[in-house]
Amino acid sequence: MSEQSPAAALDAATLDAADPLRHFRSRFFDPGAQVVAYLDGNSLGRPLRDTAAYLSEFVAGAWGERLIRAWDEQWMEVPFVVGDRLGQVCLGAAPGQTVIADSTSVLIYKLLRAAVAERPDRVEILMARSDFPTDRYLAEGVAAETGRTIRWLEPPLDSGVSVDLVQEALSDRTAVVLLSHIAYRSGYLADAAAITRAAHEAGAVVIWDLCHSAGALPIELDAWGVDYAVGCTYKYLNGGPGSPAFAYVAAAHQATLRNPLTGWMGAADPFDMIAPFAPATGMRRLLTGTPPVLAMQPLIAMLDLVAEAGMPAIRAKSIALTEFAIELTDGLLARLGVTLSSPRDAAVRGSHITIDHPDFREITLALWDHGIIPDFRPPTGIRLGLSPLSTSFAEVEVGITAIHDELSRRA
Ligand SMILES: Cc1ncc(COP(=O)(O)O)c(C=O)c1O
Ligand SMILES: Nc1c(O)cccc1C(=O)C[C@H](N)C(=O)O
Repeated sequence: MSEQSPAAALDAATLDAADPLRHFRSRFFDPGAQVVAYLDGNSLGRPLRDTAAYLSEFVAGAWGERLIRAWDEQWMEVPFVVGDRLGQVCLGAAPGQTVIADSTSVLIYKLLRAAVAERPDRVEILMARSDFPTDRYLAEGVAAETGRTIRWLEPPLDSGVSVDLVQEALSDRTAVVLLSHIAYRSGYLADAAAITRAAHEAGAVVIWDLCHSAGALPIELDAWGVDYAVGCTYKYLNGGPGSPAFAYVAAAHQATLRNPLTGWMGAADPFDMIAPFAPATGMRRLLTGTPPVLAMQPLIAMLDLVAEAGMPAIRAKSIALTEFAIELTDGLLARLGVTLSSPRDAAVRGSHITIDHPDFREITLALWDHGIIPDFRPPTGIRLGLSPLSTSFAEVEVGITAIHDELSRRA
């Protein structure tokens, strides 16, 4: 560190040495000197070291040798087999309720249309102004298509959607509540169980966006009574750029689920090809076109790693990493005008923090030039995404020290 600080009491080397998950870091691809500190695992997770071999086995084996026969032999089931595994390892979802498909954006559209259709007499979709843009844009589109309106919650920048905020806005007009479990900017962790309960008491259907929580902390969709959920697999699940998303539909909703994008892969018998469209039973009816089986392969290997580490240990490391980042921010950056825009209470915080300063747009570019990689989120935020299985405490220290040095140089 370039300067002594109160945070120096927590030494990165000591924390790394005591980290029970430290050996998992060697299971990830080593980018060499190109990357000094990777602090953006919540935008794009790192590849596993074995991913290249795994993909080449797939090319030589199932694809290369079995060719079209592999669809019948195994691929038709892959979205559901991998979905069930994800449900078991990360989501607290019993089998038969999770599928891997499409992108998060497309699945939000499908589930929002399906959920709105369940409440034909209700006119409002409840969501937060601070939600990720794709969620907002899609909800605005669905509202326009279906004659609904959006009721916007306005949580503070450094926080998120509390149970009270939701409860005040719920009414007999609310059709659907669509919220992020962890807010993409502040990292606020919503109380999904309590909000789901409150929404149900008001007669509304709930959809959770789990993009920033899947693989970062334990989730209990069945126990929380969630109706629908979606999320991506390229962040803490390290599925790779553009890896397909997942959707959860509670068993109770499946028989009546109406997929607005009816394609042949969601039909009862895709290879009938003559009968008019009739939806498949179960999660298959959420499919539209050919499942992206190739793009699911890295996720399969990562789920084994997550299962080996265990979600409780992953959450414990995540909390330790964000605590450390906040201590360093307080010790090194606060006096340079940096503010914390994330919760201080670990119980309501996910696996990233956002810090703000007017110079952060330019500083992020300078950091990237030096192999220190957080991301920038407007208007003035640097977001530090700390991926428990691949991020070290040393990386956090190097990153925050570099921000300190850049700010000091400019002061
Ligand atoms: C909360 C949230 N929802 C949705 C998305 C986007 O989903 P996709 O671009 O994979 O459709 C992201 C990140 O990109 C996100 O952070
Ligand atoms: N999906 C992304 C992409 O295709 C390019 C760059 C970043 C992303 C992200 O995932 C952004 C991320 N969801 C966020 O929370 O800001």
